[in-house]
Amino acid sequence: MSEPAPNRPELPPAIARFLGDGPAGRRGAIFDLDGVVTRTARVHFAAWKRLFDAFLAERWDAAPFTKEDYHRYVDGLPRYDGVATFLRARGIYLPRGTPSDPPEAETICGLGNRKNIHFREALQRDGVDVYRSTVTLIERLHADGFGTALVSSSRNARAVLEAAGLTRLFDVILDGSDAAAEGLGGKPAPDIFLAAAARLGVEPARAFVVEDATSGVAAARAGGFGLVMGVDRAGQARALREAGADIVVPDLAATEDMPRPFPSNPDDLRRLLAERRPAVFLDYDGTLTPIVARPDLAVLSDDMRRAVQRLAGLCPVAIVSGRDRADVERLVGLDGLIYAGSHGFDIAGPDGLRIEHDKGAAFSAAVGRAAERLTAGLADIGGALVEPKRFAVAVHYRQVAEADVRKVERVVDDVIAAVPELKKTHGKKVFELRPRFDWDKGKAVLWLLDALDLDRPEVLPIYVGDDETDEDAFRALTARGSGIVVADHDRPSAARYRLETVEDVGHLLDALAETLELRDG
Ligand SMILES: O=P(O)(O)OC[C@H]1O[C@H](O[C@H]2O[C@H](CO)[C@@H](O)[C@H](O)[C@H]2O)[C@H](O)[C@@H](O)[C@@H]1O
Repeated sequence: MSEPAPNRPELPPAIARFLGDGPAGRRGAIFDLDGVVTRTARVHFAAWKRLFDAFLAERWDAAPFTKEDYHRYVDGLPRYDGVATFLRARGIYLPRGTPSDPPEAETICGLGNRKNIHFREALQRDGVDVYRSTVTLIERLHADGFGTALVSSSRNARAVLEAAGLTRLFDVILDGSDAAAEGLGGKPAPDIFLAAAARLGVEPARAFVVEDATSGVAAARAGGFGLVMGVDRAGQARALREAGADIVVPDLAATEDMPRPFPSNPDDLRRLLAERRPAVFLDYDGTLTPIVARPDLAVLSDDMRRAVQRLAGLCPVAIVSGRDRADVERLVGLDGLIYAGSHGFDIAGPDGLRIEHDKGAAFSAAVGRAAERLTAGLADIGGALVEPKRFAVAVHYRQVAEADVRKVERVVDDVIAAVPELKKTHGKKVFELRPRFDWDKGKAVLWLLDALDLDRPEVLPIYVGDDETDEDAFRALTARGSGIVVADHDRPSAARYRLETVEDVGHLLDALAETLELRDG
């Protein structure tokens, strides 16, 4: 019997896609150090703050150095450039001096050397923390034979790697001292990344770069690398994207990326649909209507109804909701659409399309029992709302006082314990008790693609949704379609794209319709 294969950590989707695309051959993986591999960003910040706060207070009586200053003026730059850039931003100009200046010297280099003493002291005192997820990823890439490089503007990079025991993981290491010795321009110039790719023996287009600083992202972009990945450790996803990151992730362990804005300008849409027809799947609450205080208040606007109707005349459109099918059908009020209610347990559409999951009925008694128990158990908790549905029960706590939400959840947990046929899931201020059975919006969408003969290369499935249950659909379509999450802030999701508001969804539907109308003449 052969040995079981060791558990290989999964690759973040963007990296898996990049490595999977294009011809086989040597690929390169280039990592920045501080903030990507090691948690030294905060050690650096502390050292900079100690330096600048003392300097500014002594001589200039200026406001202290902040995290924002760090990210804006210092992070990712070679040390002396960091000193100069920050001081210039405060209107302070010092002579450059030379790297051999003593730490007391009032020169750019003197201050930089003083910061380095603070940094080394902290390193010795506190040691180095690593980002386990990054190290696991590099270990896997290294073991799989990818060329791995570490690129850092810091002259301390080797000391940091040694302290963390990571030197062995990199085929190439290029740090601030190498850059100075070889006359390479500092980030945002691409020089140091290009030098690393050359040493790995790979074309920049066949290598990916992981960076957490905007200057580093800009450098990799300028170098023409095949994939530039920003790691957002400091709430600066937008800035990283603007600097040129193809994708921004919260962490390299994340199996989900931060979706990028949906490219809804006409040219982008034309390109997206150049050789394909869309099949559009739309969630209801939070996607077609804004989230409101109670489910009965979530009424579809006339504009949105018109947009859905127009699109449905041009391509297949399905509404996929957690609500009962009859409920969502009544709310949307349009013929000619496909309606999938109860998270896909109950589907109906034109031309006699019909599936009520055969396992669903077996759970109706359990759902009824749970609804009764919940209604009784929650009667005394102000604002709690039980919404019984055919294949699930929703317990809304949007109007429950913060202090009572735990009580609501306890009642839900007790009911789940008493009715084990059901499982608890979570949505926007709602607990749902759903059949303990492996069926969800993702499986329903795949079923629909098959049933409608849409599982074909010339069809582009587009799914738009906002909530936890929509993530199943995003995941189901990862390889063959476009997931679009509706969220007003950056958040990890299995969707590839993000739209900020329900209004944007309406614009998207109109833009899709317009593109199809123009194309089809
Ligand atoms: O899949 P969906 O169509 O998005 O349905 C998900 C749940 O939506 C509804 O609840 C949510 O919307 C309400 C109205 O805006 C809001 O008050 C509530 O807090 C949200 O959770 C619906 O009532 C549920 O049955 C659906 O499962």
